[in-house]
Amino acid sequence: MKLQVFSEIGRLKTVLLHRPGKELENLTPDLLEKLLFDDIPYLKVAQEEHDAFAQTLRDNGVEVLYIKDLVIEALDNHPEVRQHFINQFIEESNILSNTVKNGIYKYLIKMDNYELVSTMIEGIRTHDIEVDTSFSILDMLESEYPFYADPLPNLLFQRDPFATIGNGLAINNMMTDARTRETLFSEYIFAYHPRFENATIPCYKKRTTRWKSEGGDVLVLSPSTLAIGISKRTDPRAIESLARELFHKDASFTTILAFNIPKSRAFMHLDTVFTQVDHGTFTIHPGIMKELTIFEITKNGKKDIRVEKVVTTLEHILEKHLQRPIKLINIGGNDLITAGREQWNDGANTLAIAPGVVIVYSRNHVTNELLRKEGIKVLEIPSSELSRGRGGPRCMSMPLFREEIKE
Ligand SMILES: NC(=[NH2+])NCCC[C@H](N)C(=O)O
Repeated sequence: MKLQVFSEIGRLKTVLLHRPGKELENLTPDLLEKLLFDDIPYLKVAQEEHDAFAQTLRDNGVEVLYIKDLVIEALDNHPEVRQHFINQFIEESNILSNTVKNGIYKYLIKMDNYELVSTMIEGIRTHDIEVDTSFSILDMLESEYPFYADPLPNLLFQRDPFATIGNGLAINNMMTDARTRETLFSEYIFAYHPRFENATIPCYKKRTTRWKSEGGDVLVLSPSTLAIGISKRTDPRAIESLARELFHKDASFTTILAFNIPKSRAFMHLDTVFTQVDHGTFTIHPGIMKELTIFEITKNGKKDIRVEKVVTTLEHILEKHLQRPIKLINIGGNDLITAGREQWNDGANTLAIAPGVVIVYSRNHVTNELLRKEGIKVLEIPSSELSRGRGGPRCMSMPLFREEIKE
């Protein structure tokens, strides 16, 4: 299949998710900060909530794909890449001891593809493998930590490892050690899954590209314009390098608006404070407005880019590029305490599945009511456990195909 995402709101046809699994049960209090979670979700309920999310999507005509299934099918389709895949995973798991690396290789190579991919996601506990570590201090130290390979609990947030942009793809070099291995899965599905391998999908960024970036910062505003957050997770140089690639490989895109947002845990990506819900209508966290600065990156001649600091308001710059009146809906209304609370639980992180139709977390009742008052159709999903990982419906999903917007 080809990829097609030229907007944030065009009717969603195919989306990529990850149903949370046992990796969440490998979270412990000591590891929460490192693994980017704020609490340990109750897995059974998290799965029920996630299934409700997937069902809401299906009920609205969206095809739901799961990254785990796709990786398994890609390996089934190309058994010759399996060995390399396992070695890459081990190399990137920050294991210093060669004895341990060899032990893990022997352990993984025996598994079938389902077991293999599940184990990679769930993590490898030190006790899972018999490794004789009595030969060196390094080997012994390695087994003091509870995992040889950390679990990947953030795979739940499929928005971040890569971004679908137009008919192409930008795979990220992710900011934290906790997440860098996730993009191996993205790379392998596009290279080896029967759905994609012959689709010649243009790739604007590889997982090895030098500068760090994450997909939660990328919003496709129109067939010509992207908004990208300069955030805790995305370096401005990554945005400039993407601009150079994109402007010259995809004739449609000519502008990137780089939104410089505060660098904090609560606002880790642009989509935690700003998402599009309808033609010209956006949610925004009022708490970022004071500090927000925007840079306009445009195509300059055949090879280069031009960068300018924007001196007008957010509304004006969006109006200029979207060619329509803009409405910004403050999440939590005008009350900063409500806004702070609902932003923390991803009240601004809406997933539009068609113009004016969004999926949101039920817990953000003030913002959800405000959206309804603005005429938006609001589909609520339960969120007691899923929200503990600090990501909402947009963070948990990667659109692969949206219908073009006809006006
Ligand atoms: N697109 C997003 N806002 N993703 C949220 C990701 C949350 C995840 N726990 C992390 O810190 O990476």
